[in-house]
Amino acid sequence: MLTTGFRARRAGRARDGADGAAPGRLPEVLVLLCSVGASVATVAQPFALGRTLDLLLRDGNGEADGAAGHWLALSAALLLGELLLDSLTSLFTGRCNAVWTASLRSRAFDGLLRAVPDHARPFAPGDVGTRLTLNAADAGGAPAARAALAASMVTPVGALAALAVVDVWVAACVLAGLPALVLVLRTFARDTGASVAAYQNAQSQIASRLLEALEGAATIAAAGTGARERARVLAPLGRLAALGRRMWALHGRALGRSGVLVPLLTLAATAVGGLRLASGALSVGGLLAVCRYAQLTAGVGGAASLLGAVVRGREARNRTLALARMPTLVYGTRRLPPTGPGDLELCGVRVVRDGRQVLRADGVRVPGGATAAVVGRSGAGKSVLAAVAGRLIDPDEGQVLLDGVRLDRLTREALRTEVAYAFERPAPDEGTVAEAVATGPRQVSPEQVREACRAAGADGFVRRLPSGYDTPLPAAPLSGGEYQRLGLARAFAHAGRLLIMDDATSSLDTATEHEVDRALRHSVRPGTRLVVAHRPSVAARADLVIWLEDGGVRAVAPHRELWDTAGYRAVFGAGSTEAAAPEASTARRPRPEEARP
Ligand SMILES: Nc1ncnc2c1ncn2[C@@H]1O[C@H](COP(=O)(O)OP(=O)(O)OP(=O)(O)O)[C@@H](O)[C@H]1O
Repeated sequence: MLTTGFRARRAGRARDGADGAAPGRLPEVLVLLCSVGASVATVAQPFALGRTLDLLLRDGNGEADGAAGHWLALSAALLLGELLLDSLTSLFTGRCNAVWTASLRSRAFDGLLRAVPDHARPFAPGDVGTRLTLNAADAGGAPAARAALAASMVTPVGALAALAVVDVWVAACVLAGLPALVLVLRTFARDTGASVAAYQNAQSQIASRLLEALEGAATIAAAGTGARERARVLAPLGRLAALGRRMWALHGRALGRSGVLVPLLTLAATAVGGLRLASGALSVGGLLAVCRYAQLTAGVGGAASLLGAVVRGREARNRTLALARMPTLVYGTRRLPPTGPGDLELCGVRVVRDGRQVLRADGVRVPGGATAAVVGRSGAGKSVLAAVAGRLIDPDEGQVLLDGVRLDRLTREALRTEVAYAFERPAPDEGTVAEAVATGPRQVSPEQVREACRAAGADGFVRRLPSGYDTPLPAAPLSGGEYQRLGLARAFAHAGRLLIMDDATSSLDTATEHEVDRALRHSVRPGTRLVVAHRPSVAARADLVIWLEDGGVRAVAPHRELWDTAGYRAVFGAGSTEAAAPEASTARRPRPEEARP
């Protein structure tokens, strides 16, 4: 029963496009059918009205046979049909826009979350926000606009055909003027395309800068640089306004040109129709019909707005789906040996970014069960090494082995259950505190959640929250350090044979960090630890240190051996007195051959 309900919900979501599946052509086809139906009704009306008028005039001459009544009824039915179909078109257009927007947004969002982090890096948060909101909505409107545009061609083409049936000379006159109108539209579409792309880009820039300013609001307030920041955020506004004006000008020019051409065409058609009436080749009703048909044919110029929406939608779709098209990691089929200790080895690893080598690590080995601190100056490549070691990114060259198995050969499940990460800023969660800690690749019991929180030094403040572990995270007033400890607890609860902590204790005071370190050794699943460290005390407690310099491994050795090197001490600040005594560590030291410089 539950499964059926779930399937039904999935099917509903797929229909709505909310799960990223393309909604199919049905919504678009419905818009097209209703619009075409309305256009056909529009085209048929002048003919029916003209016929009605001629029959009524004939009836007035005493030749009544009831046919006028039928034609009058048909005219009324066509008018009502047009109104009804227009309403349905609006309804289906709204639905089509909604499902396409939801589908594009979901695809882009899923792609963003699945992407290799490095590839997502060039997209600033504000830019991502613009792509997922404004651009996705514009792109979602394109299919319905395209259908409406195709349907809008039915009226002029149908009117031209009807015109040819009623009077071929008037039709020829209108046909002669049409290329000018088509040229106006083509020019409009071409010029608008370039402006729209630049406009959407400028919107993104403003959003990105605004978000940066919000993130640094405290610094801006403290430095009193509000005015400067405001100018920086709004700098692209001038360009945005200029592009907006240009697009309005293009739109206005297209409307203006077609606004001149349409009356001229109608006038010419009426003049030719008048001559045809005078020569007896056309009836009064026929003249009424040709005037209306000439107007409808010239209505092709009115497609400029729809064409604008299609062009805008095309650019917006490219921008939105750029997020969905980012490369993702491809997983293998292998599993890890069940009882492996968590031996980690980096062989010939090289990572290149923007043509620059940002990490080179060859023959670096962390024995199973050991704790390795990764140290180095800012920008030395610590986070890159941490990302490569747990396969958040793949190296450009070389390979990383865990218990002798290449990480890129592992299944996704094997990788994510055996390698856990904790970062400086944990991912936000909407659920309760307990759910936030329990969420992950493993099934975690409430007791394990509490145990992980105790190990991370989070149990005390969590129990003081209004509803303890059941407090919704968004309603929990947590400091940066407390939030970080919850992130640690989550990593501890899901710790595999390798646990990587990248700046995950940066907001903790030294005493708490020490306690967390002790708990990590005794209360969390034993395994290999890779800890990005900035404090010498953390390096001193580790079994070995991987010292990075300018993207290369300078040495791999215990802290006490490296401390004699001035360059190593300089990493922690010259003259640092926080160099924890080597005996502070109670953990097993790696054998000399395990710590290869
Ligand atoms: N995706 C990327 N594109 C371009 N450069 C990158 C990318 N990832 C990392 N880098 C560069 O690689 C170098 C190392 O970055 P990394 O984040 O590993 O430094 P770090 O040692 O962790 O520094 P910090 O202690 O300041 O966090 C930096 O110069 C960084 O700019």
